[in-house]
Amino acid sequence: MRPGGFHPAFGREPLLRRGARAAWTVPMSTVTCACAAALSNVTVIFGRNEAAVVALDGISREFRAGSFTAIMGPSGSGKTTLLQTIAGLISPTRGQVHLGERRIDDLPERELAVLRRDQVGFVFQDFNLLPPLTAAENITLPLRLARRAPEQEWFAQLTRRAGIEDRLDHRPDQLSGGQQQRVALCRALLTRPGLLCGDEPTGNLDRESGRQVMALLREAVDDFGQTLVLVTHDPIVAAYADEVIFLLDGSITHTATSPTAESVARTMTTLVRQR
Ligand SMILES: Nc1ncnc2c1ncn2[C@@H]1O[C@H](COP(=O)(O)OP(=O)(O)OP(=O)(O)O)[C@@H](O)[C@H]1O
Repeated sequence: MRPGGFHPAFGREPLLRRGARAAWTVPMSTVTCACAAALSNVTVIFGRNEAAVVALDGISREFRAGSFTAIMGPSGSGKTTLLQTIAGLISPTRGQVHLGERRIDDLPERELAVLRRDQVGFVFQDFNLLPPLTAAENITLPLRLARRAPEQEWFAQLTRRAGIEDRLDHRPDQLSGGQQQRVALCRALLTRPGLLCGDEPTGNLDRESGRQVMALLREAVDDFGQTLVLVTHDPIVAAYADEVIFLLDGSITHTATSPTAESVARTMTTLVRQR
């Protein structure tokens, strides 16, 4: 069992069928792998001339379908830039980005926006729920904006597993922080995204609420084959991942498979000392 185990409210029923999503084969310039996303020699530079900041410095990385990767590193090391580049929110200065089978670094913004809407889910620190809408309306909003009907069975399974099935008529200000984040997670998963991106999704939660959210995210990966890439500062959160990549000054300096909170904390201490 992964650290923290599963939230009792999620029950034992396998909501998210293992292997339900077929792995995508991403043709890279030199490698072929079953990837949900891939970066090839990606550099991101913000600003120009003496104000230029190299946020990512020639990163190559594949994010295998059905895997959970945590991104860690000191403040300013490029974590959010990396996540947003994979998600197609930032266009690299150099290099190639693939999302599923599509190369996206050279796509026009309009096409990219549609691809993001259809293939990428997001969970943020601040939940980003719309205050006037109920939980159910928030969860189905992206699909309704895309003029797609929510799958009722999938909706029911997700909200039951997230333990919010009796809160669907509540507005965000009538929900706890943990419940709001689980609503946001159902919203992200309802579209069955090829890639789910999390930017500090437990950053605003107490320890127990954070554990529940992480258990649900881990379950989505294990039972449904969801691909998850998550930025965190918290070694306990990173320990839920299959692999942790550590950034320093825009480069990947370490990776760790089967991480523990202790091993992640040790590597972070080493990185901070290297600065
Ligand atoms: N829009 C921008 N314009 C200019 N510089 C930027 C921009 N976004 C990020 N940067 C710079 O790029 C570098 C990487 O930033 P990024 O936000 O990716 O780091 P981070 O590791 O996520 O940091 P934190 O942990 O503090 O959130 C930093 O030096 C930051 O100041």
